Amino acid sequence: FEGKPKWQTNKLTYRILNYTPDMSVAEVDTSMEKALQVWAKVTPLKFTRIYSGTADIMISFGTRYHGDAYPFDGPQGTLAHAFAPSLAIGGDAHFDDDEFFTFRSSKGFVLFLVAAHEFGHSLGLSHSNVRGALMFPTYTLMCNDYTS
Ligand SMILES: COc1ccc(S(=O)(=O)[C@H](CC(=O)O)C(F)F)cc1
Ligand SMILES: [Zn+2]
Ligand SMILES: [Zn+2]
Repeated sequence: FEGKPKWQTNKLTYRILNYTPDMSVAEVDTSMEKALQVWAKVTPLKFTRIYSGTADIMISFGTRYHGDAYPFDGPQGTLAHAFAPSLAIGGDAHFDDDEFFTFRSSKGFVLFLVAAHEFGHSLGLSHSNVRGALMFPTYTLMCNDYTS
């Protein structure tokens, strides 16, 4: 990813700080793992989950003001945001819990897809103008078959 901030190592850690009530803990864990595997398959990166301390990618669910300068906007609109690689908040991914996240049903937003997109940002990627691409800026126009 030329020119963009990049992680200095290939071994990244991630930590899931809290969970959305929309899905089971196992479904959230699986969604995040699969979303990270999408990137692990196309980069030399390895992701290791940790359960305490500060990870490179801190994953959390929140609504409205949730501790950073980018408050969420309630249902619809922004689904999540993530920060490009840098120290502290860099790499972190926040999910708007005013949205309904789902494991695989077409109702709500498939957490795996949103997470895979956000982790793309966490790795320093910006948007793609290729319709259907994972990094396409809107959820609806991104095709949903990234479970390959
Ligand atoms: C394909 O996955 C996503 C598309 C669009 C979004 S978003 O509508 O939350 C987007 C945030 C983003 O591009 O990560 C918007 F600017 F808020 C999140 C995930
Ligand atoms: Zn945030
Ligand atoms: Zn995006």
